[in-house]
Amino acid sequence: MFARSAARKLAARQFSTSAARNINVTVLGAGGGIGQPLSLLLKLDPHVTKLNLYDIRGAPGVAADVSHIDTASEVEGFEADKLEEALEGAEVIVVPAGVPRKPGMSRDDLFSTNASVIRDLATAAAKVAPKAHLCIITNPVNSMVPIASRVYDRAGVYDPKRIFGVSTLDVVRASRFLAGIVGGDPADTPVTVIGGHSGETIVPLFSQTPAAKRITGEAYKKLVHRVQFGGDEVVQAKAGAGSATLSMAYAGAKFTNALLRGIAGEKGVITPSYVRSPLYENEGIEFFASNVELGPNGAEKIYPLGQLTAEEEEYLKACKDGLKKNIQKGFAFLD
Ligand SMILES: NC(=O)C1=CN([C@@H]2O[C@H](COP(=O)(O)OP(=O)(O)OC[C@H]3O[C@@H](n4cnc5c(N)ncnc54)[C@H](O)[C@@H]3O)[C@@H](O)[C@H]2O)C=CC1
Ligand SMILES: O=C([O-])CC(=O)C(=O)O
Repeated sequence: MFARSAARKLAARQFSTSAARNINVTVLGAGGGIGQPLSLLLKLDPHVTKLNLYDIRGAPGVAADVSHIDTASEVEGFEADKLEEALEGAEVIVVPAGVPRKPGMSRDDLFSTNASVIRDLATAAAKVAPKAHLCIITNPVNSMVPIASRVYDRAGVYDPKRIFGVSTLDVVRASRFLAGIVGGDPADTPVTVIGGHSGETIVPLFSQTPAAKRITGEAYKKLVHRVQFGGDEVVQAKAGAGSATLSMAYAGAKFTNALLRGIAGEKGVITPSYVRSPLYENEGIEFFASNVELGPNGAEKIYPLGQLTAEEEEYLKACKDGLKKNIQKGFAFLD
């Protein structure tokens, strides 16, 4: 039996529970491979008061199922034609709606389908819950965040601090893969991952994690490559049945928990996220992932990268070239 105490213990391991505050969260795409386990994990988050689950198919069933879990939050499912109702009162909106990759596809190959999904969902969110924090999981994240940002801008409600691309899976992978080499608990080897969320736009800064300093040469290159292309491992292993869902649900719940703690007033909640950023704005790169401090107003502080090695500078150069194109493509979609 998955008793309340067990749920609490699980929640305590996965989610910090300090400074609890009542917060309504809406998941858009809750019926999917990520959406279902993400909804489960959000049901375990003690910060969530009301969990609204929306999808163009299947959300009421997922909601009925998740609603039986014995944690305090209320859960409600919404049919395809009830998007605006699902968004009412939301303070945080998490979006895993859209198609995933199959083997042989890049994340950018998802653009034509997912761009209109994000445009339409962002349009509704900007109308109904303009002050909510919007967390975008949908790929290609590098282009979807610019699209949503421009939709909010055109609706006159854009607050750059409140729109996030969820790049947490890269952080989770970097830490897990590193611990796999050096041993120990991944929690003791956190890694800052910057840039964006696809291929060479993903740049793990292993030089800033003391345990990683002894990994050099080919081993270092292999480790960076594994973080940059970790998504491909899952796509290939699933052989046509989609991409990462369970690890992404975990990463999405982890990021959402960090945001909820920040909103609730906890100090010092810092994690990488892909946000509107001043760091490389003068090079035409308006969005960039680096460490951000989360607070009641969202991304309240954006940290610079700190010192990089010559190798990391090279990775950053390739990252910026790719990111710039992805951002321009996002904006061009709405022109
Ligand atoms: N940011 C990241 O690190 C990661 C992002 N992803 C991305 O997340 C997205 C979802 O992946 P999966 O859950 O595996 O796909 P999936 O196909 O299993 O689920 C997607 C869900 O979105 C729903 N949907 C489609 N259009 C919608 C709309 N207009 N409104 C509401 N719901 C809508 C579908 O009905 C489906 O239930 C993909 O784009 C994938 O590439 C996946 C893994 C990691
Ligand atoms: O690889 C994909 O398409 C899904 C994803 O973003 C990831 O697993 O990092």
